[in-house]
Parts: sequence; C-alpha cells; structure tokens
Amino acid sequence: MKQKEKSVTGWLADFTGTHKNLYIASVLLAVCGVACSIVPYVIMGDVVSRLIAGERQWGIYLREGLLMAVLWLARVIFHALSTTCSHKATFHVLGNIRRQVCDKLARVPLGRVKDTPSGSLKNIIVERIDSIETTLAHILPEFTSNLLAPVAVFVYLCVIDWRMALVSLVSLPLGLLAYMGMMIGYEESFKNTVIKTRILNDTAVEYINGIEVIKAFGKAQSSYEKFKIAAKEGADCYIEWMRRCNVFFSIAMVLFPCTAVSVLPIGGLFVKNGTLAVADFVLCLILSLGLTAPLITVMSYSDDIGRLRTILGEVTEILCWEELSRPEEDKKKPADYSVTLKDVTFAYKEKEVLHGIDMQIRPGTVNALVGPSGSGKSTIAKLIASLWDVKSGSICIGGVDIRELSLEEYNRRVAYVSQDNYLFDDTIRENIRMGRMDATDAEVEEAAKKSGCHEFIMQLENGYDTVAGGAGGHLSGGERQRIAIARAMLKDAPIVILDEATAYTDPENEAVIQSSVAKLVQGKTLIVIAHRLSTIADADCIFVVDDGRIAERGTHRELLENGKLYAKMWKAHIGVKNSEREGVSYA
Ligand SMILES: Nc1ncnc2c1ncn2[C@@H]1O[C@H](COP(=O)(O)OP(=O)(O)OP(=O)(O)O)[C@@H](O)[C@H]1O
Repeated sequence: MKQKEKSVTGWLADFTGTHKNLYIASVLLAVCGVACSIVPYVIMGDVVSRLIAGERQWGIYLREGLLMAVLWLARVIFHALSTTCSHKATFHVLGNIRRQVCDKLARVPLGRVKDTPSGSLKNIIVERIDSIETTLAHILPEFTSNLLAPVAVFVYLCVIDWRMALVSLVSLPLGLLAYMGMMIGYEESFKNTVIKTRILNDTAVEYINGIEVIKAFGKAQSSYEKFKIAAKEGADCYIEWMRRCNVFFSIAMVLFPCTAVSVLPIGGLFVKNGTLAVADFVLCLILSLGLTAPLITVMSYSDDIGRLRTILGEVTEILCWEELSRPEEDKKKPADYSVTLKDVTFAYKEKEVLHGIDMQIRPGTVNALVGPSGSGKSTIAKLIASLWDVKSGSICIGGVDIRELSLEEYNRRVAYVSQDNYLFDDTIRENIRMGRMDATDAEVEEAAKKSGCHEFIMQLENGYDTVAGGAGGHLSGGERQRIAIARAMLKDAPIVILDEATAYTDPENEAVIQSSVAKLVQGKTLIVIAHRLSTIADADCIFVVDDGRIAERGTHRELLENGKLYAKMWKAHIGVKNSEREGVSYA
C-alpha cells in the first residue's frame, strides 16, 4: 500500500534499476550533441563578420566551413549514441515492468485476476507497455537537447545584444497562450480516449474468445455490432477532441515561429540608428529563426508524457493490488498432511458465500465435498488450494496456518486439478512436465500411462510432441482432464484436490479417469468435489455442503442412515444410475 504514494518518477527509477547509468550517459551525450549544434552558429557569426569586413582569404572560410561540417557530424554521432543508450535502458525498463506485473499476478488472489477482463490485462502487458517505448527512449535525450539548445541560443543572443535577445522572444508568449487554449480539458479528453480504447480492446478480445458461442447461437451480427459501436465511439471521441484542438493548434503553430516579424523591423531600426552592427543583425536573425522550433518539439512531449503517466498509472495500480499474505519461507513445518478448516467465512466482494465452515481432514484419507450447485464446494477447494484467502477463520495444514507457509512450498505440497484444465500452447510433453519441470521424458510418459493418456497421445500426429493448441483446443474435454491428472501425478504432491469434471460423463471416459485418479491418490490426502455420488461412496468422510455451510458429515452409510440431504441426493442419483453400469470408486 505504501507503494501507492510513489510518484511516476519514483516508479520509473525503480523500474530502471541498475540501468540508471545508461540514462545518465544518454543525457550527457545529448548535452555534447547540443554543444556541437550551437558552436556552428558562433562560427557562422564569425563568417558573416569577416564577409562584411571584406575578408578575401578563402582558406579561412574553408577551414571554418570544414569545422562546421565536422561539428554537425559530431552532433549526429552524439545523438545516435545518446538514443542507443536510452533505447538499451528502455528495453530493460519495459522488461522489468512486464516481469513485475507477471510476478504480481501470480501473488494476488485468483479473484483479482479473474475479475479483470483478460483483454485489459493482455492489453496492458503487451501493447500499452510497448507503446511507451518510444517516449521513454526518446524523451530524455531529446527533451534535454531540445530544451538546452534554445536556452544556449538565447544566452548567445544575449551576449551579442540583449535587446535583440528579448525581441526574438516576442512571439513566444502569444504562441503559448494559444497552446494553453489547446490544453483546456486535456486531461479529461485524454482519459476519455484511454477508456474508449480499452473498451474497444475488451470487446475485440471478448468477440474472439466467445466466437464458438457467437457462431453456435447465431449472434455474429449482434456481437459484431457491439464491436462496431465500440470502434465508432472510440473514433468519435478522438475526432471531437482533435476538432476542439485544431484552431488553437493552428494559431500556436503560426505564432511560435514568427520571430522574424519582431526581429526584422526592430533589428533594422537598431542598425539604422547605429546601435547594432549589420553582422550582428544578420546573426541575430539566423539565430532567432532556430529558437522556437525545438521548443515546439518540447511542447509536443506533453502528449507523450500524459500517455506515459496514464500507462504507468495502470501498471502501478496492478502492482499495488493486495497480495495473498504469505512469507518468503515457511514459518513452521507442518506435522503431517492433515487439513483443518476452522470457522472459515469467505465473500466474493460483498457477497458472503461461506459461513463458518469447520472441517477436519485426516492425512492419507479420501474426502468428498458434495452438495447442490452453487452451495460453495469449489470455493472451499480453491481456499484450500490457496488461490484465495479466507475472510475470517483459518485453514491449517498439519497444524500450521497456510498463511504462515510460503506459496512456493505450499504449491509443492498441494496439487489442484480443476474442472477448467488449461493447457498451454506447447507440446503435450511440456504440458505434462509442468507438474515437475525437472521430470525426464520417461517420467512424463510413465505419468501419462498411469493416467490413461498414453494411447490417445500416441494416436496424435506427432505423439508427445503434438502441440496442444491455445487452451488445449485440439483435445476433447476428457482428454484435457486426463492430461491434467498426469500433470498432478508427476507433481506427486501429498495433498490432492480434485474438482471432478461434470461434462465428460461418457461411461468409458469416466472409468478411465476414475481409475487414474485412484492411482494418483494412493496414500495421499484427497479432497474431491464429487458430482457423481457413486464415485465417492467408499470415501472416508463425506462433507455435505449446503448454502455455504457444512450441513452433514460422515461416511456414506452414516449419511444414508441420517436420512437428510445426502440421502435425498443419493436417491436421486441412484434413480439416474440404475439405468447405467456401476461406477468405479476412487477409494
Ligand atoms: N468469481 C466469483 N465471483 C462472484 N461470485 C462467485 C464467484 N465464483 C462463485 N461465486 C458464487 O459463489 C457461490 C458458490 O459457488 P461455488 O462455485 O463454490 O459453488 P459449487 O458448489 O462449487 O457449484 P457447482 O457445483 O455448480 O460447481 C455461488 O453462489 C456462485 O455464484
């Protein structure tokens, strides 16, 4: 939270880290470049004076001309070196920002990430961070040179004739006035365009992600319409802003470079009354012409700086998200792999969905969570998997509160197989290896065999080297779940949480999955969210969740004897099951 008070420059200094020196070198080189661009004016002044004085030794002019050429060349070289340094530093900064954001996403509660549209996060991490590259890389060297150059020219003008220096500035305040008119309502307009662009991005991502549903329900036209409206609103917002700026901008751009309007007549007057030499007058005229152009460039950076501030604001907002409070290292060692929930409550935002959950899970036992849809089973599983933090109460592993265990160590102890088995756009082999990164190919294949994947993998075009596709799109739901089980098997964690998939209920797939789960959990603490009660009839303990509370607990037999919710659910289940063949049990 303390981080939130940090200024944009403070954040930038943080992101720059050890590469600050490159930025310093970039500024110093830019200053050298400015010096090289000013000295030719001094030489030019000398040339003009000599010409007017009637100097006829062409060798002098040649030498001075050559020196000017060398200085111009040096200026270009300094500029190139300066921007090379700033680009190098900037790429490091961008890498650092992206790394910090990605690390952060792994440390915040899952809900925080899920509640943010994936389009927005992707947009910030990829495009928006990328878009500040030019500004960050150019702003330091170019801001320095464009600001220093006119200051140096003005000082030189003062040295020649202070009156002419002041006369050359006459058009500046008028131009500034027009420019300020352009800045009225700038912040609001800029924010508006950022919001509209974000909406357009989110709509585009939603359109692509939901393409299957859109096609299936014939909603292509209405979904495209939504995208079209977002694009039009974005464009309108820009056009309206630019239309308002146009007049002021045009006036400012006309007024700024108008130095000659004041320098010519007033300088001529000074020459006429003999208070200004002709050579100095010519030099002042040349110098004043180059005075305002760099200042216009400096002012154009206000736009880039605004964008930089907005984007850094978005990035730092993510970096300030509250994290799961976990130590770097375990504070205590769990005595065993029992799981205990004490008076746990949990709310999604304001809506409390778990109200005082108490559960005792002995190590090495099979435990099931059953209950009506929406009763809170998955939420309990996710809290045990440490994806969210409880609102009150505690969850202990082997007698130690999970908030006293490091996330890394915790992840080694718990394998969570969710319904939503995401497969990365990588080979099947690497997807399974994610369970344990140092597993050999033989170990990967062994896990695949145990989880009933080997056969269908071998039938794929490139076997284990087949790319699974984004979100595992080329595999069926059942196949994806089996790969997720293989992954968990390879991880070999002592506590396994399994959210039983409801979607893949064909008897053959169900039997394969259940026998592979039975292999996965031998001797481990299993917590399974069961949708098909026959699979957990032999469980050591069944917890019946109803409306965010544990309504009943006990073995299958005990719960049937109770004759309450579980008995009713079993009756309903058997009604469906009677027509099917008997299921295989996990235990
Ligand atoms: N990310 C979320 N944000 C807000 N509310 C949520 C979120 N996830 C779940 N809920 C709500 O919390 C309650 C419990 O949901 P949960 O998914 O834990 O139930 P469940 O028993 O696992 O349901 P199912 O058997 O249908 O998967 C539900 O009312 C659900 O609408």
